[in-house]
Amino acid sequence: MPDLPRPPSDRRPPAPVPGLAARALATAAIDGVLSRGEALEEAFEGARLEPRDLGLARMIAGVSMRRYGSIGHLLEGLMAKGMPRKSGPLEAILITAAAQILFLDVPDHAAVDLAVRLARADDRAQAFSGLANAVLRKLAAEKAERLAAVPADADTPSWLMGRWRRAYGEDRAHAITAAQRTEPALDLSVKADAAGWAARLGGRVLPTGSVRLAGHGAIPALEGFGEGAWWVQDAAAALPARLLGPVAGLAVADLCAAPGGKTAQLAAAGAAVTAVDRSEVRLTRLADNLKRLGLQAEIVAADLLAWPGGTFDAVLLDAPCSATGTIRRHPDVAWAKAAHDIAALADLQRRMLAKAAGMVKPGGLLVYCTCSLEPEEGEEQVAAFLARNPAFQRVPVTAAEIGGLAEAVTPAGDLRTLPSLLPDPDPAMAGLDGFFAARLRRVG
Ligand SMILES: C[S@@+](CC[C@H](N)C(=O)[O-])C[C@H]1O[C@@H](n2cnc3c(N)ncnc32)[C@H](O)[C@@H]1O
Repeated sequence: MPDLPRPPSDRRPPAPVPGLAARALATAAIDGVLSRGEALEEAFEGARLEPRDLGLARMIAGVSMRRYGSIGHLLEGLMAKGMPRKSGPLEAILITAAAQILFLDVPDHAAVDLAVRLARADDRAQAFSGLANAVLRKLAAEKAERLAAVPADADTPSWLMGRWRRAYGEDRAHAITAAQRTEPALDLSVKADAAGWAARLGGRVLPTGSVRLAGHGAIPALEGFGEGAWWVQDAAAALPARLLGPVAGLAVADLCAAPGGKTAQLAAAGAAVTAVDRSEVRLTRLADNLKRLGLQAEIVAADLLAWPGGTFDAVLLDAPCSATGTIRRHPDVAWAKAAHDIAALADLQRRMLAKAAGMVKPGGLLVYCTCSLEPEEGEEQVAAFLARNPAFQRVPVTAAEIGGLAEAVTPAGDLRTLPSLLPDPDPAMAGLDGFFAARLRRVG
C-alpha cells in the first residue's frame, strides 16, 4: 500500500533554533582565521543573516579573537589530552562558546547547548560533542576562579609581547595589551564642526579633533552618514595626513591610499589628490567613500613599485605593514601574524619609501606612516632612510599640532601613538591605534 500523504505541517522544515545561525557564523569566522589565516571581517562580508543575528555573530567572534589567548589558556587547562586532531571546527566551536560564557551576557546553558548542536551538525566534530559539552559545562561552573588565574598578558602572543617589552619597556607593554582587551569606541573624522557633530551624535571631541562615540548602532544609520558629513577613522589614523600642514591647492600623492581615510582628509582640506593603491576592491571602497563625502581625487590602480609616478608638492605614504597597532580594532591581527612577517614587510616599506621619495619636488614634504607598533616598520625604517638620503631632513612633529599629545612625540621628533595613550575612566572611551609617522622635507 502506498504511503499516505503526510499532513502539510509535517513537511515544513524544522523551525530554526534561535541564536544558532549567529553562533554558526561566528564559529565559521573563527575557524577561517585559525585554520585558513583569513581576516575575521571577511567572514561577515555578504553574510545573509538578520541584522540582529549578524550583530551578535560579530560580537561573539570579536570577543573570541580579542580574548583568544585567555580562552586558549583556559581550554588547555580543561582538556588534558589537548584539542583532538581531525575534529574540524571543534576548536572554533569551543572558543566561541567559551567567549560567550566568560565575557558576554549570554546564559551559560544557551552557549553550551548551541555549541553542542554545532558540533553534532559537523561530520568531523560530532564525535566530540560529548567532550564539548563536558568541557564547556566545567568552564561555566568554575569560570570566576579559572579566569582569575589567567596570566595578565595572555591575550597577546608571547613573541609580540616580547617585542613590545623590548621596544617600550615592561610597563608600557602591559598597558598596550591591557588597552587591547576592551572593544574601542567609534572614531569619526568630520568635514567641519566637530563640536556640533559630537553633540548631535552623543559623542565627544578628542583633543586631536576626532569625534568619539561609545555606544552606537549601525554606522550607515547614524545622522550625517548619508549626507557625507563624516567618515570612520581611528583618532591616530587621522594624525599623519595633518602633518602635511595646509595643503589647499597643492598636488598631493596619497600612496597606498585605499580605503581612503587619508585621501578624504587631504581632499577635504583642498588638496588635488592622486590616490594610488594596487587593490581594485579596496579602491572601489575608496571611490564609494569619496562619492558619499562629495570629495574628489584622481584614483590610480597600480602597484606603487611599478607605477611611473610623477612629481608632487607633497607625498603621503601609508605603507602596508604588520598592522600590530590596530589590534584593538582587529584582534585577529595579533594571531594572524608571525615574527618573520615583520622583516619581509620592512623590506617592502624600504623600497616603497625610496619610490615615494623620488616623487617629492624639492622643498616638498614626505610623510611616511604605518599602523604598526614595530620599530623596524617605523623609527628604524626612517632612521635608515635618512642615513641613506641626505637630500631629506626630518621636520620634527610638535605636540601642538597633534592636540597636545606630547607623549606621542619621540625624542627624534616622529609621531608614535600607543593604544595605551588617551586614558579615560571608561575603558571603552580610552586609547587610540598605534601609529608611527615621520615628516621629512626634501632639501636637496
Ligand atoms: C594601511 S593600508 C592603507 C590605508 C589608507 N591609507 C587609509 O588611510 O585608508 C595599505 C594599503 O596598501 C595597499 N598596497 C599594498 N601593497 C601595495 C603596492 N605594492 N602598491 C600599491 N598599494 C599597495 C593595500 O592595498 C592597502 O590598501
